[in-house]
Amino acid sequence: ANRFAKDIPGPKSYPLIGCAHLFVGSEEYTFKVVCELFRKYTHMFRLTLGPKTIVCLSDPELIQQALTTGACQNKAFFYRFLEMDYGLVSARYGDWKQYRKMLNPAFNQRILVSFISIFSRCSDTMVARMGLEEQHGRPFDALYYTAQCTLEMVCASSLKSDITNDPHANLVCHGLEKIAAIMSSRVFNMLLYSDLFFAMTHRYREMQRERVQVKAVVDPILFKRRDEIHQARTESVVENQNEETYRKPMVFLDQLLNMQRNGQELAMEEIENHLYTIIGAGSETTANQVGYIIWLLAMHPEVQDRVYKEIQSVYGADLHNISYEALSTQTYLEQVIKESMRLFPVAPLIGRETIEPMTLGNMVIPAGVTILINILNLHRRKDLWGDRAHLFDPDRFDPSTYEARKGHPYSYIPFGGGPRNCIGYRYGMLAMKVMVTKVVSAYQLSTPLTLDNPLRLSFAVTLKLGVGHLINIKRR
Ligand code: HEM
Repeated sequence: ANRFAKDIPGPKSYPLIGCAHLFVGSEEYTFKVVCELFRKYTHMFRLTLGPKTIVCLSDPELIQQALTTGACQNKAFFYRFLEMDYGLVSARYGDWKQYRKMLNPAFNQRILVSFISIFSRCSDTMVARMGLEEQHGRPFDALYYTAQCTLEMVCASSLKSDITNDPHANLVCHGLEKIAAIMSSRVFNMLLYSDLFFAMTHRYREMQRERVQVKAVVDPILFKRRDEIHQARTESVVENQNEETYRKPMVFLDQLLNMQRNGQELAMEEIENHLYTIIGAGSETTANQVGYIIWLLAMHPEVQDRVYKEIQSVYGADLHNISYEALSTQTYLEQVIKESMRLFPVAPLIGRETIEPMTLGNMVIPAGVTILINILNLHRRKDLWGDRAHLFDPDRFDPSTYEARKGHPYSYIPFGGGPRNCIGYRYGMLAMKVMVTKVVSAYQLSTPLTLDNPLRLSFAVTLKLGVGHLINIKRR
């Protein structure tokens, strides 16, 4: 079945192990090797890792074909390592279609706009917490603060639960990060593809420990809300049949608890999978992306000044009136966010699996083949982004010139593409805008780092920065 792969170029492959010998080393090292391969083969290349044949795509046209073709909408084998089989991110295509349709309403415009006050409140808390760092005067990792903030946002918006003062919230942040790192360490290590083998490692035991910590915080919220909904249902059966109540948009957890399939509620395991998927996908990504944005602003004072001036012109001295309309006028901030997502896309590697044979370029790819896309590499290609592709330049996204210069639509995909793109991208954009606005209006940012430093990037579901998102702050 893998004979097709002989026609695709790629690094030397040995019997049984394939190219596994290339990926022996730390997480940073393996990610570096992956990125170098993507740079070397500009179109498409093949990797074999033990039993797996992986077709890697660098070309935006091929990427578009893979992400938009129905035959390629299963997720790659490594999403299984997340152990969230029913969640949107990893679910099999057939199940996913049903879930996505049921969950889409929880991300509609009306609901998102209603979250802005939550984003605002959580960001204020983050800014206040950061204040302590100013007194210490040392550079600190902004991610520590953004992670706590986005977790609070997701809990407040999707679970209707305030965890601001929960002393265990930090354990959840740490737990989610650790679980993602351990899961990712299996992707290029074929010895850990077998669940049986993995279960014998210390990483597995560590992952289980972290899971227990996370569940200890989230499960009580879930069970409490489930009981409340059941209670409300028995008390107002008549009211529930009322058309108006039925149509009212519901937050994510309520949507889940009210979902029906063939007249039955979802199983508790499904609900838990969806919930943990949203918490993970919603908080880790946004936290890391904002970590990159404020670190890049700290590195580029002239850009930071422009963002600050825009904030002043939109809000004056009163940052309490953050609204959807006001956020929409912060167009320079939007350029900054887009450029940060180009240079440091927090979901750098995504994968699919062919469900049936499909044509990719001039090849026919059989069913069951893994497709790997490296968004980080795509976003930094000189042929797509110019010779200065490695530099931070928000003017690239200036709306007055962008349309004219815009290249292939799939040369920029920070939120993925096709039917399985990010369900939370508008949520994420709004949350990021509010967070950055609050931080920049309170503090002047600087950093001891430059983009020329060895940044030690690695893949842990999200794109990790080994040196940390180090910043110094000074109150304005
Ligand atoms: C900066 C913020 C974010 C970035 C860069 C981002 C990026 C992505 C990307 C690239 C994918 C596609 C993954 C794939 O193809 O395998 C994705 C999927 C997803 N994201 Fe996001 N995301 C962000 C924020 C969020 C937020 C805030 C939520 C929820 C509140 C969310 C929930 C999801 C879910 C559920 C999926 C799976 C969708 C599906 O398969 O139907 N994301 N995200």
